[in-house]
Amino acid sequence: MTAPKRIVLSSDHADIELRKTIAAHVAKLGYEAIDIGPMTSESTHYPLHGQAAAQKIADGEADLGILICGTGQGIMMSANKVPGIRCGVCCDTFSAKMIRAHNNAQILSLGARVIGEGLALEIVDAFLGTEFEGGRHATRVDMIEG
Ligand SMILES: O=C(CO)[C@H](O)[C@H](O)[C@H](O)COP(=O)(O)O
Repeated sequence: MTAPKRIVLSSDHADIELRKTIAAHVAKLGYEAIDIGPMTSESTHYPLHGQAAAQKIADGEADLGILICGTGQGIMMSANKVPGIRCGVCCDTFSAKMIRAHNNAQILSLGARVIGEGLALEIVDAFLGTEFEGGRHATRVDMIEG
């Protein structure tokens, strides 16, 4: 399997600058960053952005995604409403590796009001640098969808 190349990014108003920093970071790593905004910090509604990004993956327009809201939680819940999407909030690099290796999550969600930029970038690297292990984990991931 070739490595995923297209990363869709979105957020709410909690921290669009962190999203732009991560978009530039993944582009530097050789991924295609698909930043679907929002482009201003005006107050908005995280479900709109979580679901829009998740839909890009469901539609085959992106391979992986990175979402940001204040805690990472609301936008994660919204993304997970899109059938077939698995999104997890991570505040540490171990979890970021595991949601790829064991859960085959397509989307990483970050809490901009919980972690700083340095840790956020390390978590992104851990997520993007890990492949799904398959095997017994594939059986369990299939059971999520029912
Ligand atoms: O964390 C969030 C949802 O889980 C959002 O990003 C918001 O930060 C949170 O809901 C607070 O909203 P506010 O309008 O910025 O006060």
